[in-house]
Amino acid sequence: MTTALDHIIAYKHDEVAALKRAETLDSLTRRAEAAGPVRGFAAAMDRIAATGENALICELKRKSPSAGEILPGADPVAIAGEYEAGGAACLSVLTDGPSFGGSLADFTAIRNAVSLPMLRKDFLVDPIQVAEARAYGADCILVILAAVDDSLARELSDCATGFGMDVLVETHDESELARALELPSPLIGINNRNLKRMITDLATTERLAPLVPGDRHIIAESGISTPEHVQRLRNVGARRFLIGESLMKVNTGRETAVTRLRRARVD
Ligand SMILES: O=C(O)c1ccccc1NCC(=O)[C@H](O)[C@H](O)COP(=O)(O)O
Repeated sequence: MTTALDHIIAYKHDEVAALKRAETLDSLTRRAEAAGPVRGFAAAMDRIAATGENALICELKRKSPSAGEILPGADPVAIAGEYEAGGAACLSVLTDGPSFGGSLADFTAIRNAVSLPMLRKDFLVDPIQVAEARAYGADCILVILAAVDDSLARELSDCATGFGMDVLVETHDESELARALELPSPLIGINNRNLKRMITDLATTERLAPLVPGDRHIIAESGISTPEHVQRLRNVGARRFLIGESLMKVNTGRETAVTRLRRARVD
């Protein structure tokens, strides 16, 4: 069975081939090294988590394979401003075009408008995409273990940390979690979205969270929309949350919605 992820990874290799025809790794590395200082993605979450509140990575995505069009005609810069005003720790900006409607142009426009640290959310299959991410000012990249083998995961991770970026390592099950713990990043994403069945289930984080050692940080990802969801995941130790679709779909009061999720707590 071909999943949405399989489809995305297939065209990412085509995108990388096109990028390599247009740019060399050396030239992108020079641009990456000349980009401004990183904004400190993990550190921004640590500061909020230390207060007892929830560190939110609020996501900008126009559409997705599971949801289709999320907010037609969305103004991602205005939404990013609302996320920042509501107290988000960081932003995640989809830069994949075909499946998520994103772009590096969106990324740049948002980066110029807000001061939050930013994750370039894309499907990375080659270090040249990491250099490209930093050249556009990214502070963090995503390494999706369902999409790469251990050797490529290590290469992407080393390349990112070499540029001073943080690395969010994304897992979906026990075997990916075991692989994630072989990498140095403290940021362990647990994605509640089952990419085969295209459903989200917070029980994924509940099942995997106890397996994450105390020196790593759980980032609960996908399917989170209410303070009750956040409270449920706090019960298994999560203090960092990646939230996209539900916040994109808020019609009025997005800033307040972010603040409510940031403050949700049971303990
Ligand atoms: O969202 C999808 O349909 C999707 C399909 C294939 C690969 C990845 C996909 N989503 C990426 C994400 O992990 C989410 O954008 C992120 O965790 C936020 O999730 P949500 O709050 O449910 O929008």
